[in-house]
Amino acid sequence: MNQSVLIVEDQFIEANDLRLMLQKAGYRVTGIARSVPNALELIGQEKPDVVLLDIFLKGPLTGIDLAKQLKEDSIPFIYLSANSTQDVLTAAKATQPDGFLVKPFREKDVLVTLEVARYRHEHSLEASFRRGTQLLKQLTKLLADPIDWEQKLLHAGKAIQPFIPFDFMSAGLSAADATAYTDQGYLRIGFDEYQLVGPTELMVMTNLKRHELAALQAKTAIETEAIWYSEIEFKQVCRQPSIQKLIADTFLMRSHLVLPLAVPTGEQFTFSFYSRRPDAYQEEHITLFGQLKPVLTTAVGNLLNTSPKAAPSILTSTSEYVSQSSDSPPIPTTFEGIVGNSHLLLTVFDHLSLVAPSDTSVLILGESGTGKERIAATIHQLSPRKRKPLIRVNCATLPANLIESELFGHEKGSFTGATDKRIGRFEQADGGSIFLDEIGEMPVELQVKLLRVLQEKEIERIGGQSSIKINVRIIAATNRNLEKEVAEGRFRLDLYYRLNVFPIALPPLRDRKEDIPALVQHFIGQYNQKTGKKITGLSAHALSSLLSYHWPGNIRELEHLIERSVLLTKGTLIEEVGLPNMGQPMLPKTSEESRLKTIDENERDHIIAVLKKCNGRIWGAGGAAEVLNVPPTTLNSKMKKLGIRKEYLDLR
Ligand SMILES: Nc1ncnc2c1ncn2[C@@H]1O[C@H](COP(=O)(O)OP(=O)(O)OP(=O)(O)O)[C@@H](O)[C@H]1O
Repeated sequence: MNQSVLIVEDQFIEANDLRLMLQKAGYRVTGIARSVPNALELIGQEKPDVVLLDIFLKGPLTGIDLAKQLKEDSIPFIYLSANSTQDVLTAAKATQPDGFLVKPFREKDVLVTLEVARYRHEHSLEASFRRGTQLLKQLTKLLADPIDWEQKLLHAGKAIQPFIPFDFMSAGLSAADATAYTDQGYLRIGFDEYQLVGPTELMVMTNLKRHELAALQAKTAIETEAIWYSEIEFKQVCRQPSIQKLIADTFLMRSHLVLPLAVPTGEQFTFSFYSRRPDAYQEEHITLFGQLKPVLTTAVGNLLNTSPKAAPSILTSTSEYVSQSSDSPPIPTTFEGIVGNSHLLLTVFDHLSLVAPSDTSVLILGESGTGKERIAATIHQLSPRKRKPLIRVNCATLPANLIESELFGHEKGSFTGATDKRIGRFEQADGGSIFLDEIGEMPVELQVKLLRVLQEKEIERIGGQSSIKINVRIIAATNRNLEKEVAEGRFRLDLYYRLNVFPIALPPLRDRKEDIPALVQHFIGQYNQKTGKKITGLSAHALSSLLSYHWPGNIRELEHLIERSVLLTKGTLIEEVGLPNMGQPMLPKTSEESRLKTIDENERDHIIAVLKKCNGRIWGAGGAAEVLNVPPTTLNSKMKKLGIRKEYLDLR
């Protein structure tokens, strides 16, 4: 059957052009709505397969208001927008559209976007269904096991974590006339490590007496329906004293999800989730909860008949309950070589453990030096493809004229210089994964070919007569803002949506400074081993300067700094760290400082000086590479190695 589309657009001519375009391509247009009420009426008459949605419409309501309803009804939608302000775009993005079309649009873009939206929607429905059944199996097994109920709740929480992320979970009976606070809480303190926060622990942590906690409990509204609060709404909730406010203030929680269960005894048992992220919860969590309700209801009914036993205050992992599919390696409780425990990194670990065992394409986003390559390697290692190759391609350093043959290969004689047949990187990665680093640098002409590989899972060698089927998982990474690249015409929208099926955003180091001490220890250990030194740590003064620095080069910059410091340190403690003085006037160096400069530091300073002279330009005539007499690609890698970023070169 033809796909049906509802057009929500108040400009008559544009709406009509769209209708003709869609009908010509074989779509069925269920109607044209000019306002939100008009659209809701048409949806009431016939639910369309997809909605094309303008942001500004007739009347006070906007497309963004309608989007919330469409999300609840699980109808995919694509925004049609003229150039909007950043605020509007941010609000639109928060509704998680299935596509974006920027006016004026070409017919081809409209059709491809519709096709991509359908694909994404089907995959996300399928994915959420898979998530539900997988979790259901785990919960059924673990809730039936003969362990005490605090452990059961803990294991249930651990199994739920990848699907419903939380930094604090509490669970317990809720009664309007409760005379005490009795919930069991679990504070996440590591990837697979939780601290039990029952009423007694909460009293100690908050300095409240039992009766004060009970008084707060009495003031806490009891939710009888599942509900989620993003940061702004949660702040409203926290205006009044309540247990939620106490937990939010004590553990710095910013969003909240409440999932109540009516248990067979006639009582209500509530699971409460809290996150330090402002936007951790959405409607899909409530949908997932709907799938889990029957098993949870029975299990909680049984739990309530079991007498509670004392639980240890720190409960660490036994990951036996978190079983994966038989082919994929079990998800570890720590991720080798990835150091850190901040809640932002724990979220990354959750995403990793969720996506690694599948074949889904992953897009890793993050500033330079945040660990994108390391995460890509981990995804491959944790996938059933781990015995096959992981092939890395850096799209920024391959010369534009070679990149196609590098990726797809060529036949002998297919172009001047093609003296032999060449197997491309995609073919080399067959059965394994390909890591397309710096995908934002891929030339636009090649992007369409990559899209074809993603869609049709086949490649064509240059000069080849036929297509070759390949089975490769794509992991891409970029430090660019791909949406901006799309808006400026440098990155194809259709490819962006295909790659962006499962984005993993790596936080910059300045947002997770609590990880710095562990990273420092890790790098000291690493460089002690390389140099045979026995450095034990940093002075308090050095650590405090690391904590107040803003880390433009992220973990790579920290790693290089520790490497240099280990080399320069004579004793067992690093007393001083030589941090660049960003944005401050350069003071003349003392003779002591110049004496201490390493070769790397000298090289770094020299490159920075040349880059400044060339106004940050690397390539072409008069560019830094020409002045330094090295190929631009070599300069790029040197800059990366030395932690030099063009954006931070104060070029004024
Ligand atoms: N969490 C971590 N723990 C320990 N080392 C890390 C971590 N993340 C990154 N590193 C190290 O930091 C360095 C930079 O990481 P990586 O090359 O993966 O960054 P990247 O984001 O891919 O950088 P670019 O965008 O410049 O290619 C590497 O030496 C890597 O091993």
